[in-house]
Amino acid sequence: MSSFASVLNQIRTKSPLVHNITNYVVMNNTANALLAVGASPVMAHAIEEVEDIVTISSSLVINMGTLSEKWVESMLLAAEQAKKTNTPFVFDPVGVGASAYRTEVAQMIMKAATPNVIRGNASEIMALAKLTNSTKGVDSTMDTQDAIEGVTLLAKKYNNTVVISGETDYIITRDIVSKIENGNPMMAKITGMGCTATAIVGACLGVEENAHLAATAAMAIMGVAGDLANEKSSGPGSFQMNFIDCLYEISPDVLAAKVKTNA
Ligand SMILES: Nc1ncnc2c1ncn2[C@@H]1O[C@H](COP(=O)(O)OP(=O)(O)OP(=O)(O)O)[C@@H](O)[C@H]1O
Ligand SMILES: Cc1ncsc1CCO
Ligand SMILES: [Mg+2]
Repeated sequence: MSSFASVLNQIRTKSPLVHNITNYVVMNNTANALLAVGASPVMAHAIEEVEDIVTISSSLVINMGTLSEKWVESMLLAAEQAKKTNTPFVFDPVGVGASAYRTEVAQMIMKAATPNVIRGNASEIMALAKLTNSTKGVDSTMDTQDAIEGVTLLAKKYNNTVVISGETDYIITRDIVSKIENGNPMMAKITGMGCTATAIVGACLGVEENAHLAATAAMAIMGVAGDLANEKSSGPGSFQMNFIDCLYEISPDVLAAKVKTNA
């Protein structure tokens, strides 16, 4: 079995508990996507319980889409607990660079615990790499290719894996640059596909210790499910529904056969 297929197979057999502290916009979609792919989602952000939930989870997802002071406290506590319990942690720096607050919070979170994986669009990842201030809102305004050089430095600085999503997804660890070329523009017409990608990275990290492989498998699952959903859909509404069905239906063999990658 190919390595991506094996990661998907393990999600289905182990059903990892994925702890999400995510935004109000995507909470429901993200939980449904995780269930569809075979993982077990839990959305928990109360300061009173985040440490307990991290402790029983296979992975932690922190997404800073809709920040507020209390949630930031919970995010920091959760990240610190993940470090203590060695729980793999993926960070989605939504809109970082768009406001001073987002930039400050992203830095605080990454200081509390180094994320095993950071996933964002090119503008966000570039903002994080402090190479640009071009992030506007939460959508990508920069060509992905421009970001790769700075991102290699970012991944080396944190000694982790950084994913730039877009038309081509780039998964970068040290000097390894893996690419996933599946997916389609419809995926950017639905809110939260990036957040879903990050949550699927969380599911993969819950069953696969190699963060580069986990992140690459996650982007492959997203891209192939996106291709299959696009064939059945006539617009963003039906795409959103079909995407969940395709995450549920995709088999490890179909994933291995349809993925377009250099990995
Ligand atoms: N033009 C495209 N072609 C192929 N795949 C795409 C395209 N645009 C986005 N995707 C896919 O959509 C998913 C989300 O990536 P995107 O870069 O749009 O995230 P994002 O900007 O963080 O989204 P959001 O903030 O709305 O959640 C990824 O799996 C990516 O591969
Ligand atoms: C639209 C939007 N605004 C804050 S979070 C979010 C979901 C996509 O990141
Ligand atoms: Mg995003």
